[in-house]
Amino acid sequence: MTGGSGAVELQPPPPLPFRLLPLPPDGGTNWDPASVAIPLNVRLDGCICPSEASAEGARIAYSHAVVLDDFVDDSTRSALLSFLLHGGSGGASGGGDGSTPLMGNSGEAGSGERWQQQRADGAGCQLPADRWERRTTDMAGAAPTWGVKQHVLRELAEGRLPAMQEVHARLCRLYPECDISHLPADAIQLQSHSQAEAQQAQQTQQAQQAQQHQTQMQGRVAAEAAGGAERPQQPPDAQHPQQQQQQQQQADDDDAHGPPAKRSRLERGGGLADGEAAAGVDCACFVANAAVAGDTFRFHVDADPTSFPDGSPWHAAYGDYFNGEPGRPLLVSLLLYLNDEWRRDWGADTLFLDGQTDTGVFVTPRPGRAVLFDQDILHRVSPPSAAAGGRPRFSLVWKLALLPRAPGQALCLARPEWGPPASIGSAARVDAVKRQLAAERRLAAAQQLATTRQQQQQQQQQQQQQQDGPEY
Ligand SMILES: O=C(O)CCC(=O)C(=O)O
Ligand SMILES: [Fe+2]
Repeated sequence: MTGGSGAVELQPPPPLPFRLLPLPPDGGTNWDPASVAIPLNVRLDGCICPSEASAEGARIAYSHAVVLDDFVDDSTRSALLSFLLHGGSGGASGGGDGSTPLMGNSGEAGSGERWQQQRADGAGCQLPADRWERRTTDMAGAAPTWGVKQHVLRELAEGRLPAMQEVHARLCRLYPECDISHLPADAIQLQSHSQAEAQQAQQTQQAQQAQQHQTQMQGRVAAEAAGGAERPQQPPDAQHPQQQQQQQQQADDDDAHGPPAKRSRLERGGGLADGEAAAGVDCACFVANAAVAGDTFRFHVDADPTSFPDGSPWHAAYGDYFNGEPGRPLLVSLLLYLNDEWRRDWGADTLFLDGQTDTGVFVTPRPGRAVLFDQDILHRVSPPSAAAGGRPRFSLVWKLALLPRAPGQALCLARPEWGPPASIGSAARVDAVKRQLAAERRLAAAQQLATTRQQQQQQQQQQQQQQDGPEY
């Protein structure tokens, strides 16, 4: 159970090469987090899990999913889509509305009608071949679907796009109590001997950087307390040099030396049915999808810290822990729907599943809508319906780590100002057990009180009898 009073004070783990989200040059955004509408705020996957932060050695864990409407404005959304389709800054090139003349055997420009001309199996859907490939899968053996190429992902990760920086700034506004970094994918991989040696050699440097960072943080917290200062921008090249090199190498392998292995969305198949086993670790900190009618998608989790390899730097720093452990990075995904129009009957909802009860929730794409969810939650895209007429449903997913600033600091996607999240499936079941236990505790306490009072009364009576002396 979650220990309210007796939490154990933990030392911060050794630093990893976290790369904070690049922010706009002026450091901020005018966006007001209070302007966001929250049509869904739920928790699933309720369980009791081990916890070092709790005096009892265990806590109740949930996975959260939150929908934020109007999280991004239309120019940011269309700039992101335009970048995925055409490159550039995503701002001025236009046509980033999901109905640009990129597809179609007819080569006709025009309205969304041209999507109707595509075959419904996705294979006839032509996204720009220099940026998109049909090679993304939810797990080994699953049919490939559209995803952006490695060099596009790399550009995204560089964080120079103003639209990306705006999204980052909004996210930081939403969660001011923590730092937010890209998921350090390399740290989650098993390392070769030479990589491990190089990693070790850079530990000192990282420790120094972490120290600097902490000093900056303290300064910033003090400055914010004094006058609402913004976060300083993290320069894009603040990335770990080894990581840059590895990414470059990976890109070279991808772009110049033949096709890479299929890119999988799956990192761990926790709670999956038979035949839906995990398929290894996906190292991308972004995924961009274009789901088309006829695609198949499988339930997967984006990442789960209970399953990172024993020999990985992440495991060395944090060990096995359940996502949401106080004082540990909280792994979350940010999903943005990018189409300029998406009708309900076009399908392509995102589905979230409580694996213990086979119940869940769905989220219909809407322009400007974002979904934030804990990465260990089972979810999948559902394919667009035939009514979508071959239109691709675009989404961009950030794999993130929310970093606590203090030992034992608990982080949660569901903000207190949004009210308590609704519990679904096993989360509701755990809540019921919690209520039952609380009721039993209250009853036991009441009984104890009654017994104590009774004993006191008896004592008083005895004392009174002794004072009064024997009755003759
Ligand atoms: O686009 C969606 O609805 C979800 C995509 C997803 O799960 C992923 O890319 O990992
Ligand atoms: Fe996913």
